[in-house]
Amino acid sequence: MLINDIDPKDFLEFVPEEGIIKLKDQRMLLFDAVALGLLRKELIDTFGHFAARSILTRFGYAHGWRTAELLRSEYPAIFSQDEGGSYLHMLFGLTRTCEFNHSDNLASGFSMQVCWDNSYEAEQHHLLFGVAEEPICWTLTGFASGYESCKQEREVYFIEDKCRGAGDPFCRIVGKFREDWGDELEAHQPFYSMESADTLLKGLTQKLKRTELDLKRQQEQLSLYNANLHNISGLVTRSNEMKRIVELARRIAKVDSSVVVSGESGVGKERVSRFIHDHSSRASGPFVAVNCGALTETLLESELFGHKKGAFTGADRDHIGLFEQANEGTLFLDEIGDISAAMQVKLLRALQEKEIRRVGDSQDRKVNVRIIAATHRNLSEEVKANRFRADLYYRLCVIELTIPPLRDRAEDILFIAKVILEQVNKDMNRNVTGFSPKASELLLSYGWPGNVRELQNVVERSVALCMGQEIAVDDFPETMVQNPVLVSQLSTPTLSLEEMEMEYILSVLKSCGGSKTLAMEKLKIGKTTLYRKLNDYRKLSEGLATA
Ligand SMILES: Nc1ncnc2c1ncn2[C@@H]1O[C@H](COP(=O)(O)OP(=O)(O)OP(=O)(O)O)[C@@H](O)[C@H]1O
Repeated sequence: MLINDIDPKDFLEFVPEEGIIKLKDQRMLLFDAVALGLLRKELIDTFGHFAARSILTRFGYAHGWRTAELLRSEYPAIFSQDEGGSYLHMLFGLTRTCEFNHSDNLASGFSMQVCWDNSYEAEQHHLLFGVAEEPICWTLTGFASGYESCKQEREVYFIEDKCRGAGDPFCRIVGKFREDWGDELEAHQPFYSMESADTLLKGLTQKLKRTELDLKRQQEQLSLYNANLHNISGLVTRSNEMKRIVELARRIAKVDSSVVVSGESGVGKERVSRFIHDHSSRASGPFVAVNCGALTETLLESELFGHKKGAFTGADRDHIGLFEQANEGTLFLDEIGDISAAMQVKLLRALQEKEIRRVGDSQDRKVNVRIIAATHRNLSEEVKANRFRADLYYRLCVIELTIPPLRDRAEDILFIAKVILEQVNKDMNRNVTGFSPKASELLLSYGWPGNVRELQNVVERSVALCMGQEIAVDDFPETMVQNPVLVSQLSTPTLSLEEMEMEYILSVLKSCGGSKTLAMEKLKIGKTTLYRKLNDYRKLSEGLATA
């Protein structure tokens, strides 16, 4: 059967009593050409030329593709003929094909040239906008590309090079395989793949974030070279221990493995984890943190994996869990050592399968998330005591980072305190210049069980209470002064002899109410020795004043 022998009435079935027109099983619609022209105008006026062209091109592409699929299954005889698509164009009243050329041989490759003399699009565009500057049969060209791509089972693109809408006597499209087009296609292809406004915006935001991060890194590098400052992405440090951790974190950021960050509460585990995220290839993705220890098992499950509407009483809408929210980014699981045995199994499954299932759902969803877990516990001890699953431990603990407590980083104490002070000064609009020598001594001798978080609170409170230029011991919380948890009470036996001596001297001085004469007597050392040793401490605070 040849195309020309076909009676169009055999194709379309009008069923007005049901309110439908059918082409086999596909529902078709009859549209007024002017209404479609007005839709085009709305699209151009609302979204601009580029977006409108993309929408109409892809609309045409989908129409062409579906038409080809229908022909393939229902009318294979027509489908096999070159002019099948053109015939459908005419049948649908979209345009009339006045010339058709097709070559499909090895020498010239696949190429198709079709001319139209009655394009509804050219007519409408002309009516609503006047003569266009370039070809504008976007839907029809998209249709041809979709139809031929489906038929050839390869990407075929048509480009319109003459158009009645642009003042030419007829419209002409030329079609080739993508790889045969060369550079010419570059200007046209984006209209076939333009992302939705949402995706476009998301992409732009990510690019912007990446640029910001690059800039931040460059600034960090510059500040390290220029001023020897030790504030990297908000991680203030001067001690060698922490500088080593930061270097390690930088290297960890380059790989995508799971990490366990351990250390006492308030020591900076989350801060370091964020640093890893910010310096990783996921930096432009989200960093999502959750404190696993603060939630009940049921709540944690629904927080992590999400839930379906109606999954339990009170679940009145679908809830996207943190795994999904952290997609393409990092999920920070704080206090991982506190999760229940049942939760450990569920988490292990999510990590192994890289997919999650919302509570009450039957569908698994793929997630691409890097896990950084933190704990104040010794996880390997927890494994030995059978409180933490060994398989989950090994899955999480590909890399382990242990952050030392603040009392073991004496060099950091005054330095961080000074940086916090500057910040608090700004926040409270104050101009407190520093810490008195006695206050500095106490900051150094205190054991900081709450680590940096406690130091932050103490400095903030002291600035609020401080009456003079400098923070004095009296500005510190009473418990810290009356009942100090001394470094010597908290330190591990791995302290060096020098550090032990330093702590001892400071604690004796403290017990003598700051009197150096009494301390000299108690310590049985001379004035020069005591002053020299205390000087070693002071160097830090003096260094801070010039930092
Ligand atoms: N090196 C540092 N420089 C600047 N601020 C820091 C540093 N370390 C920690 N902080 C600050 O101290 C506070 C506590 O840090 P963080 O929350 O990272 O500790 P954590 O170990 O995760 O605590 P927790 O175990 O209680 O969750 C935060 O406000 C953080 O910004």
